[in-house]
Amino acid sequence: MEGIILKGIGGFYYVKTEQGIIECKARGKFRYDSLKPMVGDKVTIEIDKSNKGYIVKIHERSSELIRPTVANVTQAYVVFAIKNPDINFDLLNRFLVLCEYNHIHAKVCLNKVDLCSEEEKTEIKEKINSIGYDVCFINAKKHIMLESLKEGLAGNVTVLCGPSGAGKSTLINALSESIHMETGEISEKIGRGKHTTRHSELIEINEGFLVDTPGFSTLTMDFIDKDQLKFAFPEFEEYYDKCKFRGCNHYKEPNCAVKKAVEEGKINKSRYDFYIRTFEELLNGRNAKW
Ligand SMILES: Nc1nc2c(ncn2[C@@H]2O[C@H](COP(=O)(O)OP(=O)(O)OP(=O)(O)O)[C@@H](O)[C@H]2O)c(=O)[nH]1
Ligand SMILES: [Zn+2]
Repeated sequence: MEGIILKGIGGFYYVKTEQGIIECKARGKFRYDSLKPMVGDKVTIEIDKSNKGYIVKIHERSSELIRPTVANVTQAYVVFAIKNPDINFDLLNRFLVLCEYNHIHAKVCLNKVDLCSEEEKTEIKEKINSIGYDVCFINAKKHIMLESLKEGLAGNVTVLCGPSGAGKSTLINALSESIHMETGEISEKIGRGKHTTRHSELIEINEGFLVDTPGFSTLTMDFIDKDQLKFAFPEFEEYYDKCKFRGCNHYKEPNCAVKKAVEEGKINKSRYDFYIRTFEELLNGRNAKW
């Protein structure tokens, strides 16, 4: 039987299958392959004669997040407050690059719309759309404007990420409360102490899964290979094969199609500047060789 791991506690994994949620142990052989089941894993399970479930196969992962440890995340809602704290575009770019690097599709969710004007909203939306990302506005605190977010959960495993104070916990609570209310359960999230260490879980909402803890708590990009960085900027993609040099990093190389596109205003200049700043940081880092 096939299923997806929703949570793991003390060596037991809770696998959602077509026959409901089944408590499973992992077969010992995974340890030899140094493979450990992760929340989000798609697995094959078997039920033995005494009705105990075992995970016998872990299917190949499309992505692996380390913090929180979740496999097969398909998209991230990158949550930023428009105000309080003010949106910081460098930080937003960092989150977007980390999502791309992890092969996770990102959508930008701008929270605290109650604190800003229509003009501010339009200006920020245009700026973010111009780099190729969808934007939605929400008010997590009042639980309003969450419809398009909820619709986007269908068919995905979604993680929320964003800086401190953006409203991620408020949003996770709002989203999970809405299902608890729909199902008549009492939300266990509300009473949860802030400092309790716990493992992440997938919450099933609207035919999709939401990771119940925010992702990417560290934003360091040191581990990114400088020659790979460019692939984390989707707006460069259509120019890849138009640069003179194969493997062009769009830096100091001559006849670079990306630099030309920046000059022509086809690529957002501040995004390109961010790319170059990050590229130079990686270039000057310990391991970088040019
Ligand atoms: N005005 C306004 N405030 C909000 C909204 N959503 C959340 N807040 C407030 O913003 C503050 C931060 O919200 P949190 O949900 O704790 O933010 P977080 O992203 O989880 O922050 P960390 O836990 O530090 O990572 C809280 O005081 C919330 O009440 C909103 O839509 N409008
Ligand atoms: Zn180039």
